[in-house]
Amino acid sequence: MLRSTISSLVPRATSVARHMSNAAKLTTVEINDVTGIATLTMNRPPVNGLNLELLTDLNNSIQEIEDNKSRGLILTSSNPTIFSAGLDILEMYKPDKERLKAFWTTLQDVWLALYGSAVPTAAAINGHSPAGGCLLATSCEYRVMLPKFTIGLNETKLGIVAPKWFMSSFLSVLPRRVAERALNQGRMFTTDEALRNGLIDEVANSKEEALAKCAEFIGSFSKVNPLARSLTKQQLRAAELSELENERAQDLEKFIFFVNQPAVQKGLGIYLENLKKKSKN
Ligand SMILES: CCCCCCCCCC/C=C/CC(=O)SCCNC(=O)CCNC(=O)[C@H](O)C(C)(C)COP(=O)(O)OP(=O)(O)OC[C@H]1O[C@@H](n2cnc3c(N)ncnc32)[C@H](O)[C@@H]1OP(=O)(O)O
Repeated sequence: MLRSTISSLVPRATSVARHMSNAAKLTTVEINDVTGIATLTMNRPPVNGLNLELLTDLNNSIQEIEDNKSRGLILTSSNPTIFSAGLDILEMYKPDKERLKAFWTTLQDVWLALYGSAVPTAAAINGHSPAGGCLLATSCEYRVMLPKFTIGLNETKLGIVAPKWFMSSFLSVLPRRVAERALNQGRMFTTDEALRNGLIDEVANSKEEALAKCAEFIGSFSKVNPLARSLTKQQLRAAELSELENERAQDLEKFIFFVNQPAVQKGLGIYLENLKKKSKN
């Protein structure tokens, strides 16, 4: 059934021990022989925290799927309870200057590639999806989520500010007043609330069902000319994409300045400490 399983073992050297997950690739791409749809799975235990390595692998996998001429892309997670915990806070806490730059630049690349992808995209959200996890999900065209998890942009709760392009993805899905209130509150939506508000499109009772519903969405374009479809999507998304493309350097500068503020560092430190305390109880 699987045309190919791309899951190479690429050794990686990094000088910062805390960022080393392991030497293996942190994403896999499986292409269904029959449908031609690619499933891109994030696999960085324990919580799919988006660090530089996972972002790099995501970026390469998206590129690979575009180059393969796959019929569509489904983004999901190998973790049974977490889609992605969002950005790995360790990348921003007491950061190494050069690595911080590479980290943010790669996150920009991933968003541009996923939000602007020429192929139809869907997210099978099989677990919690805060902040950066929500960014990935809302960059896709369709979302199917499993019950009793949470999704949202909770940045204000961490004392940080979601950049404009995070908001663009959110606003492409939610009505403006719902998005504005949720962003200001740092609101995390339960699966039911997400469905009621339109943040997700469907609920599924298992990962398999979620993947099937995503495939069904992608299949709904089978009678549409692929070039016409992708040019239509790209035109609709062009303004947000160009905004970041034209302001990448300033966006990076703002991020670095903001993250290095003592108050932000203090807040991130406390948030991390609380996360660790919680995980020990
Ligand atoms: C004009 C202004 C311009 C502004 C420009 C600047 C903009 C800066 C913006 C930066 C944007 C950031 C977006 C983000 O994504 S920030 C990250 C937000 N993520 C979260 O808040 C999620 C936190 N995690 C959780 O809520 C839970 O972990 C979970 C995902 C619900 C899972 O819960 P579970 O109980 O299963 O697991 P644990 O909590 O026990 O966690 C297991 C271990 O993983 C560590 N962990 C969890 N999340 C993160 C994370 N995001 N980063 C790093 N580490 C994380 C946790 O501490 C546990 O570690 P331990 O086992 O070592 O104790």
